[in-house]
Amino acid sequence: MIRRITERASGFAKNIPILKSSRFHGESLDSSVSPVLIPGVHVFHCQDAVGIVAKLSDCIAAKGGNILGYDVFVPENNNVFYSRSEFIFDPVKWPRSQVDEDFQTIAQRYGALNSVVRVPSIDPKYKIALLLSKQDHCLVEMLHKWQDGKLPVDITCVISNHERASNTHVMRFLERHGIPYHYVSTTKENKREDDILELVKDTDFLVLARYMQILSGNFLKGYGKDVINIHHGLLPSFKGGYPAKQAFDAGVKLIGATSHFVTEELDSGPIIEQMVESVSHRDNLRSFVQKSEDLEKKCLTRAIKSYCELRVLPYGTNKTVVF
Ligand SMILES: Nc1nc2c(c(=O)[nH]1)N[C@@H](CN(C=O)c1ccc(C(=O)N[C@@H](CCC(=O)O)C(=O)O)cc1)CN2
Repeated sequence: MIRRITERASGFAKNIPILKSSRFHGESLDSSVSPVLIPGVHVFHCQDAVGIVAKLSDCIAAKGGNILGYDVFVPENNNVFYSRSEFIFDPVKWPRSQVDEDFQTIAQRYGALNSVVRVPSIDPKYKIALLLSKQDHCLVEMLHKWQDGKLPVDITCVISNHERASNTHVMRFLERHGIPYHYVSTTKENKREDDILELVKDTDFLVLARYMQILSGNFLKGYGKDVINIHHGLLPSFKGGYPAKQAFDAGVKLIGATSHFVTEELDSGPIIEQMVESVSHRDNLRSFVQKSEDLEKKCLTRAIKSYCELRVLPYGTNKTVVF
């Protein structure tokens, strides 16, 4: 079950810069007159009905907001409605708390399963913790994207069941940015899940970046929010450990990486993002592994960005809608 994260979060709508001021044709260029318009995103998921789009767009227009993008999905033979809108609005005319209230009124009218608003320039960023084991190529990629401002998150800590020397690139980076590194040693008998839960209790979601410990159902229930994993294989093929070797031994011509929500069953949660690359008889296990690692880094950061931008919604029992 994918749990929706709370309204308080940020991310920013893809391709819409934070507008210093956006003027419509004919408006005065005097900044004391033109309102400062800021971007917002709203996602909605409810039982299908006639008039939902009209109600949602009226909600935005009635407060002077302007819709810049609108995605709708109504699957055939399945009486559900999904939408994601990107809009700009004047927070003086439409205060942030009122935005939530106005969309909540519509959500109540339609018994919505999801109705989440994000205003990236106002809302606090998502708080996330990153979990990894020995390999840190996914962590390094995420840290670099975060440093470049391409991952709209606050990294509260990094947790690993492997120790790292203080003079490594990763540890120096974390120290420079004030991100705590917690070494939580695990054994087959003791996965230290209570300690991890304590460390992550104030986060909005978790990212497993090559964390090689299977999380228990109790952990997932205890955490109660979304956990996103990256698997360096093209699920549902090659679940479990060493998927690149499994793929090599199987003689595949396509390898891939899969980012998915973590459920109690290993590598079986709803898929968020997949990336593939061709391989051939000229590849060996080493090139399979290298190509898989390159794919998984990109796949994970793309999945996290989509999630932060409210593009990922639960669909059915084990699928997602990704706008
Ligand atoms: N409940 C879940 N936990 C985890 C998932 C998941 O989908 N559901 N994904 C894994 C990541 N993973 C593949 O992507 C994976 C992790 C661990 C193993 C595995 O066989 N682990 C062994 C221990 C291996 C070791 O200690 O080096 C085990 O737990 O017995 C396979 C795949 C993260 N957790």
